[in-house]
Amino acid sequence: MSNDNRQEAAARPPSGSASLIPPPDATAPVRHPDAPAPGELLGSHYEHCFGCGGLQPHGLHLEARAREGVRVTAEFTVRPAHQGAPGLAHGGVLATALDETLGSLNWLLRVIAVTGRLETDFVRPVPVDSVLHLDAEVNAVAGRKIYCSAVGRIGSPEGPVAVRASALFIEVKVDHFIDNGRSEEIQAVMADPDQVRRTRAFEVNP
Ligand SMILES: CCCCCCCC(=O)SCCNC(=O)CCNC(=O)[C@H](O)C(C)(C)COP(=O)(O)OP(=O)(O)OC[C@H]1O[C@@H](n2cnc3c(N)ncnc32)[C@H](O)[C@@H]1OP(=O)(O)O
Repeated sequence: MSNDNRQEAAARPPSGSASLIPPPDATAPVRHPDAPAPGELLGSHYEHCFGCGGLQPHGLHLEARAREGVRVTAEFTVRPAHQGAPGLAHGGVLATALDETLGSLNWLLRVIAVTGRLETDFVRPVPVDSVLHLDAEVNAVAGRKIYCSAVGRIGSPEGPVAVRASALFIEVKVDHFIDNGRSEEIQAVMADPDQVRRTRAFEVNP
């Protein structure tokens, strides 16, 4: 793609499907009064999470920071383990970075939610060693449905747009994890004496 075409693609709004358009009765998202202050790091919700966990050697080690409103920013450094084509980030890994950043928004709402739908636009290739600067916000809420979007830029928060996503998260009860997760990991989390770590593993309001 030429530079001109890339700029045009970056300026285009994401081509979301109908199910990602909030219904007319959707409301603006409400930041929880106990949400971390703007500028504060959210920290990993679960040390084994592929997106943000410190115990995943090839994970993304994504660090998200609260911003004003229901918005977060995050940084992800593309490592050789994240390649698809030689020297370039794998598209699925980039989608994971978007998913993780979008998922961390729910911590500001203090709602437990999982990704129901994630649509991604890949606008330009992302080389290994690049830092992807992600910026995500909740756009609207309708019942259990949380509509959000994100953009990822290369090199700096003002850098060229590389990826964009629109997503629908669905609020769930903690039972979603307890009933469906492998019992080994669920039991290990439940046995953790650290109450904050135990609750954050499922992003439950401690
Ligand atoms: C702890 C935080 C971790 C963060 C990690 C990053 C985020 C993640 O990657 S989460 C992991 C990936 N996601 C998953 O595993 C989810 C798997 N899917 C499911 O468990 C279920 O399909 C689930 C919970 C999303 C929805 O099921 P259920 O609770 O029965 O709700 P359901 O009644 O089907 O749907 C509720 C509403 O959402 C809508 N909806 C559900 N899925 C979709 C979808 N894929 N697309 C569009 N709309 C959808 C339904 O149409 C329905 O709308 P309405 O209320 O208007 O009729």
